[in-house]
Amino acid sequence: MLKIFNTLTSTKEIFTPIKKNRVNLYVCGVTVYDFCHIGHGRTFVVFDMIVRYLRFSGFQVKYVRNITDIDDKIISKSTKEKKKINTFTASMIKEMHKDFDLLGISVPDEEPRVTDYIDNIIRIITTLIKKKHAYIHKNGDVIFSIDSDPNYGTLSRQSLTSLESGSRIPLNNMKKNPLDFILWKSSNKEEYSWDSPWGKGRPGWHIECTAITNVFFNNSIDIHGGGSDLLFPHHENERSQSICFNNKSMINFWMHTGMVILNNKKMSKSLGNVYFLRNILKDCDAEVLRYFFLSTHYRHPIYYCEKNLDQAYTSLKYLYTALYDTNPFFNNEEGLNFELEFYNAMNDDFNTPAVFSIFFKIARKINFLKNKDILKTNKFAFRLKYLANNLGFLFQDPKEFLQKKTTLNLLTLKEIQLLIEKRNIARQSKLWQEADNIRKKLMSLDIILEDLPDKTIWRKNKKS
Ligand SMILES: Nc1ncnc2c1ncn2[C@@H]1O[C@H](COP(=O)(O)OP(=O)(O)OP(=O)(O)O)[C@@H](O)[C@H]1O
Ligand SMILES: [Zn+2]
Repeated sequence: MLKIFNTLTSTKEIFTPIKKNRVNLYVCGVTVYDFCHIGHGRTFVVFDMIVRYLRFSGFQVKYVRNITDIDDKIISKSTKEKKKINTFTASMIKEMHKDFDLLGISVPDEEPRVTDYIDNIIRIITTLIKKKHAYIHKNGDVIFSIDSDPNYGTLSRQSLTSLESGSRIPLNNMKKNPLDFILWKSSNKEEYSWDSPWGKGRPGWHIECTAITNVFFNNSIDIHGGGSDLLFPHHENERSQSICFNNKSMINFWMHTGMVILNNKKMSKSLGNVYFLRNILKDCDAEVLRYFFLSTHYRHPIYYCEKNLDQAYTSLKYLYTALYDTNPFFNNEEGLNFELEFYNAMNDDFNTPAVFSIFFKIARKINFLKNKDILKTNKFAFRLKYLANNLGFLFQDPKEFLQKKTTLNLLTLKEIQLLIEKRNIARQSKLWQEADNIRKKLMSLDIILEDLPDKTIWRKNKKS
């Protein structure tokens, strides 16, 4: 039985979908004004893992992740780069797809761009005004009135009085309550404004998710996700708008991922403390980064540093080394207890760190059986691969994985092969000293040799 931590109730609840076997999942996507950083990688790898597991468990999942392609930062960046907004956002979206592909993040079923849903946004704002949940300022801005919603604040459990008194938003005559937020921002710029009953303008940030979830899910959502940075005000505001518009809330579970932290701060584009995915992936295997993300429970923050990435590499290396020289053999006999443990861990709010320790147990079993019972070894190898594949791991050829974490160039690879051949000849001729010297030379190059009954294999000693 799957249990998910629901931010709305602050408890792990049994997950029951609204419609049998179907899951409507919505996740707030990227504001596309720069390349994607590790923080995005973490959040979207987590939801990719969740989608994979839900599908693996037999649910039909409809996964929608929006793209914010209009906002102040997009406008200022595209102006700086002297590019039309559409051209600029299209190129950023292309780059985002490239980065996410590399990380093995599967494509969502729908990826709506906000600017394609302006009509829907206008319709919702019109209704909110009619229902007196929003008011129009004389400059053409439309503003949501949080006091019109008695439930406002219940998702993020904010004490509104303390927020109001601590709010740095200046109390001017524009907003009735300093926490009221913009639904429609008046603007005359031709390129990024649309006609509306309140004059030319563009949508505020929060209203986009209300509009898009109404279009794709008709306000019936099993899981709504995003990073924990979005809980307040974005998700609070979105939820309030949706309830006021639809008269009820049909968002059952709210899930929030922990932040990737760098120098004690959330990694974010606007703070500028980012490591772009593309730069990290130049030196680091994408599967290692994926492993790093999921080796901490998704609700906890993660601290990015090279050491933690090294740790992820060492762990994956252990799993691939176990699979090395095996022939995974389909079966329904060996390792079923581990499979059960896997389901228990995943059903416990997607506990991937516990899952990784189960993978380790299977790998240890494989290592123990190697050279003793080939068939059993291969059956356990199947179990490990089968379970790991379902979360997007262990798809690579073990030999390739173990050899490619190297900065060696092709010439050196040839040299290694040559030295191994020379050493084998020396061993066959019982020239032990010479064979040992070659092994030492390779060790100085960080190359570890392993003599199997019929061949010698090599791998890099540590991540380079
Ligand atoms: N450091 C982070 N760790 C985990 N998830 C993050 C991080 N930064 C952003 N996200 C998540 O990625 C998604 C897209 O975020 P967004 O495009 O707003 O990124 P951002 O870097 O925070 O940008 P900005 O600084 O302009 O707010 C959201 O679901 C958000 O919660
Ligand atoms: Zn959103």
